[in-house]
Amino acid sequence: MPHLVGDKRVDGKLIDGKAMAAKLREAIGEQVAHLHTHHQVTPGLAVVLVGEDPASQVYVRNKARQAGEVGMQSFEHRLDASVSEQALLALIDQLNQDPAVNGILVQLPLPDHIAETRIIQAIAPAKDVDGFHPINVGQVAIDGQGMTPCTPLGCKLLLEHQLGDLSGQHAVVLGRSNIVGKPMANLLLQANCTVTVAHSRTHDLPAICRQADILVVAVGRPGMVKRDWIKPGAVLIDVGINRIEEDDRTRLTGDIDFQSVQDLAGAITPVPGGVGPMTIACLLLNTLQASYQQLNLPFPDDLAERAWQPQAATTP
Ligand SMILES: Nc1nc(=O)c2c([nH]1)NC[C@@H]1CN(c3ccc(C(=O)N[C@@H](CCC(=O)O)C(=O)O)cc3)C=[N+]21
Ligand SMILES: [Mg+2]
Repeated sequence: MPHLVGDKRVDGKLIDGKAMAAKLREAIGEQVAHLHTHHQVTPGLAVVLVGEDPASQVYVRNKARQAGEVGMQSFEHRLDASVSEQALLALIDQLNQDPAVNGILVQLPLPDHIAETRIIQAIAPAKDVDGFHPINVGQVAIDGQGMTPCTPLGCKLLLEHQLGDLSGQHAVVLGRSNIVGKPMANLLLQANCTVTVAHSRTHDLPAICRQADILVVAVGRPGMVKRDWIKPGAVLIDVGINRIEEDDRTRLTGDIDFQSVQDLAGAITPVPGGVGPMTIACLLLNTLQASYQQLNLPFPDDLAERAWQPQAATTP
């Protein structure tokens, strides 16, 4: 039953990332059609996969399929795990120069003999739809204007949809990776939150998390966040996607102990069906934005917001 604790609603509302991602892809698809009709351009996304990791193969396939569904062209490059760093750099150089390619994503992690930082730095910043290049990391930190990493961007959009203005909220980010934790903290700071970044060396994690109006968890530890870590009414974003082998099948579970906390939360993302689908939708959003910017066209920044308004999004 929904009730109030102080002025906070405590009703464990589910944040339906899957449905929101579908709406966002629909709005992206309209914008892709607009580019095609008025500028004779089809946005292109190149996805590079090195090696045979089964989970990575699933993600790469999903990315390519969803790019196709919104009318983008997708280019898949699968390389053997033994490929040399030099050969991978040569492919990236070719993609950088290819005018049909507006966005480039190199699936991480890469095999140990390849230096990830060197590969990321080789991607043209304007095509870096992951937002991992130092130029984009710096630009996001300075004014939020760089290409923004897909998972933190998806989390921010979910939070703003749930809460509206985030100003003054205490956001605790659990995890400090370059892919999620650090860029998430920067985005929340940009949105005028008070931000605490906590991690594996933090003293008394439960006490820190209990201060959070917004809690974003990205640590990769199934069920780590428990009921007594939660301030009643807090909005909980679970970035963890952990594969648990159970009764001969694989179950996906998050970093938050969903069952134990749900009724205490103001709202919470499920796993699966929360952050994951939004990550891929934001990859398509970044690819669209990269295409606009490469054409020197103004990008409609309120695309996501409009996608979730009751009436269908309209193409300008
Ligand atoms: N350069 C790079 N960029 C990435 O964005 C990137 C990467 N490397 N390496 C791997 C991680 C992982 N990742 C996910 C994307 C979508 C889901 C997703 O859609 N998850 C579904 C479930 C999918 C399933 O069934 O496995 C869900 O949560 O509902 C999950 C994980 C992007 N990654
Ligand atoms: Mg950590």
